[in-house]
Amino acid sequence: MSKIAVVFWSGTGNTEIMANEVAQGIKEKGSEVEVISAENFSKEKVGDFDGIAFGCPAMGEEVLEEEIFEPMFNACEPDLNGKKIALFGSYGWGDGEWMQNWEEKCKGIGAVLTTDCVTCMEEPDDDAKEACRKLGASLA
Ligand SMILES: Cc1cc2nc3c(=O)[nH]c(=O)nc-3n(C[C@H](O)[C@H](O)[C@H](O)COP(=O)(O)O)c2cc1C
Repeated sequence: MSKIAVVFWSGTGNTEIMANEVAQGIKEKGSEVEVISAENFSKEKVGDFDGIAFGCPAMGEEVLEEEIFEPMFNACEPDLNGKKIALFGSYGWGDGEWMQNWEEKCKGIGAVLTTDCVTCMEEPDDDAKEACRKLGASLA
């Protein structure tokens, strides 16, 4: 049975709702899942999982959250070469530039994206929740 992590940062809970839906999609496929907040994840844990869903909202000016999530993610990068990952996150008023840049970066480091990223404006609606469950299923 594969073991998947859902690693997320969320300031006001929207990306956290997405993370829980991603986890649901993984569970429904019969894989083991651990939902881990970004401050509790580190590069040493990457090898414990067969795949990782990373979630982070658009922050700053179209960037990842810079105090906790981005340093954690940057540290993990060398270990993500060849790793199955998928990306998700909520945004507010932008055009999704943060996610485009993040996806490009992940391709550049050799990560294997199992599906297109999932983004939603503010709180996820039913369609976005379903997309999150599918994203989870793609990793399971
Ligand atoms: C400090 C700050 C910076 C933000 N910067 C952006 C941004 O550059 N582009 C954007 O689309 N939304 C931006 N937002 C909106 C958040 O991405 C949006 O509210 C999102 O739903 C927050 O997700 P969360 O509830 O998981 O924290 C920003 C919000 C905050 C608080």
